[in-house]
Amino acid sequence: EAAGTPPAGPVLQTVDAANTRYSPLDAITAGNVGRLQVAWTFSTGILRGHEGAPLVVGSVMYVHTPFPNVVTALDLDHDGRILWRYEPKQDASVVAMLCCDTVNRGLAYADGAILLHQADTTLVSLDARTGRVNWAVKNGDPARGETNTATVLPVKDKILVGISGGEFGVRCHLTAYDARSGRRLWRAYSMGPDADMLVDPQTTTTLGRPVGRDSSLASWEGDQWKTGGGCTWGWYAYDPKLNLMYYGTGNPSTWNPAQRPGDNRWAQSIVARDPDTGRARWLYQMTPHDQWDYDGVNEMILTDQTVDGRTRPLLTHFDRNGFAYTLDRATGELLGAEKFDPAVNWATRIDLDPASKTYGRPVLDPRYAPETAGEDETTAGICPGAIGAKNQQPAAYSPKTHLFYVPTNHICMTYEPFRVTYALGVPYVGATVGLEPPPGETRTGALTAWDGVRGRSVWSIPEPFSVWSGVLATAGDVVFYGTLEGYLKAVDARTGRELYRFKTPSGIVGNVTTYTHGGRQYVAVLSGVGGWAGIGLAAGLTDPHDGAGAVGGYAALSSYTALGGQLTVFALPE
Ligand SMILES: O=C(O)c1cc(C(=O)O)c2c(n1)C(=O)C(=O)c1cc(C(=O)O)[nH]c1-2
Repeated sequence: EAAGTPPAGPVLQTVDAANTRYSPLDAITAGNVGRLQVAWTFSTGILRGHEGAPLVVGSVMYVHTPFPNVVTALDLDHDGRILWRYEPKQDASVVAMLCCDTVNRGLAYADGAILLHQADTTLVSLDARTGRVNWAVKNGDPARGETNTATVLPVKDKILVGISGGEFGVRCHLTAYDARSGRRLWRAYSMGPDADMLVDPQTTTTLGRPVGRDSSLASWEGDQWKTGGGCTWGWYAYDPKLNLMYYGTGNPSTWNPAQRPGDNRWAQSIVARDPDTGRARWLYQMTPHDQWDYDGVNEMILTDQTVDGRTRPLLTHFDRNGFAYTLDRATGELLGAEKFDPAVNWATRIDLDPASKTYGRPVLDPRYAPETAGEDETTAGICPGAIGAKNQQPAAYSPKTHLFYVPTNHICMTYEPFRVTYALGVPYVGATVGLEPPPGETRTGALTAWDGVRGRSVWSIPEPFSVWSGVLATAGDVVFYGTLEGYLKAVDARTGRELYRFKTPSGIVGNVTTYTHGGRQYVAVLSGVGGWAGIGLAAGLTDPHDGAGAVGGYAALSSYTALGGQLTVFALPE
């Protein structure tokens, strides 16, 4: 067993509960990162998409894998010797229920426990020292299409967890479990009656006004909300001062908009909740009546910045629909919404006039609304594609540069909605999608530095493929990210100039992380191509329309990389 002082608070995938993915470590700098070298490597023993990052707690590194979600504890004091390994017993039938590869976005640590949320929705608390199970609970039922890919958020004495299944008509929810016992404390659905949603008609607000009675029910036809989606598979944030936690909800089910008239609240929304009770403080729907599969689950980044001469508690969200939203996270007031990818065309703008009847809503371009053409008709040239102008891979924020570093997609689609019938545990998608670069272009990605207060891009690095890796910003003024071809790249936080690159054994869909051990700073990243963008390689698919269009959209990837499952750790020479 490796010793070490226990950390003061939880250790998270997003570095902090504000989701900044900013590390104060500064031994590796823009001046010396060019001399980075590979210090050591580790094979996870599993192929397919490796999302998330290893967690370092004291002198132990915890490495997770895609399904079957093996956890390995490595002793950094003894050259990475394996302290323990936890291998869950999961029914392999869950693999067919995962929409977008067998990914898992990693572990969390709190109060001596490692928290693993498995693909089959089993939430496990492991003793961090021994790997023994403290407790395990089931959050859902894979036979109903309920699965998990996300990490969890420990808040005080609770563990907050989400669920996937938007492609199976699951009515998704956020659930709080007691950190000590695993007992379920509260559950808040994304749609349905107020009581199920833990919404109060008077005190829960949207854009500064009470939501009113049954704000969700009124936005669905009949009982379609019962198979309504709104899954909660993204990253969660927590503000201890306001005692509010934040997350986004995914697409309404089915994708075919003709089958679900109405705004379909509160799918595609940002939600602020009191973690003690689960009660919703405010909600904001980005994409009412979704026609494009623009899940609203991307991370909420909490910063305090000066807007119009006043320091405000901000929430910044780079939505899949291509708009970067800035809200006051205390009140849910909408302060700005600007396109962060130049290709975005489904909406011309977001209505920011509080006096307007359509305040907060996107102004659609009917040419790129699949409903204009109707069922069984193809609409071409919609940007972004269903995969979004940014997907779940998290951005970073540096308080030194006041810039967000955003891993983006530059991609469009053809979309053909068709009628589907709901059946338990059977895909409920209802659209055929083709993904492709914007007209006349070949690249599908960029890393973009974004000034949130001014609502504009400062610089952008074009990438041949979507940047499907989480970004890390450090106090050394370095920004790290991975590419689908497999490069780990380091760039100057102020200029975007490339300072270092190294080609790892497989495409990177993991999130770059950094830690110190023995007084030395390390940078670590998982390789292993997969996720939605890499599903063709990961699952061996070849029909261009498979993987909801990703197989065709990313076909060229096979010329650059192959399946993998490896951790690469970098350091400066001693
Ligand atoms: O609605 C859902 O339940 C759901 C779940 C997931 C998931 O759990 O991975 C993804 C999506 N939707 C999705 O729309 C999507 O673009 C996506 C990308 C990925 C990935 O890991 O690359 N997962 C998911």
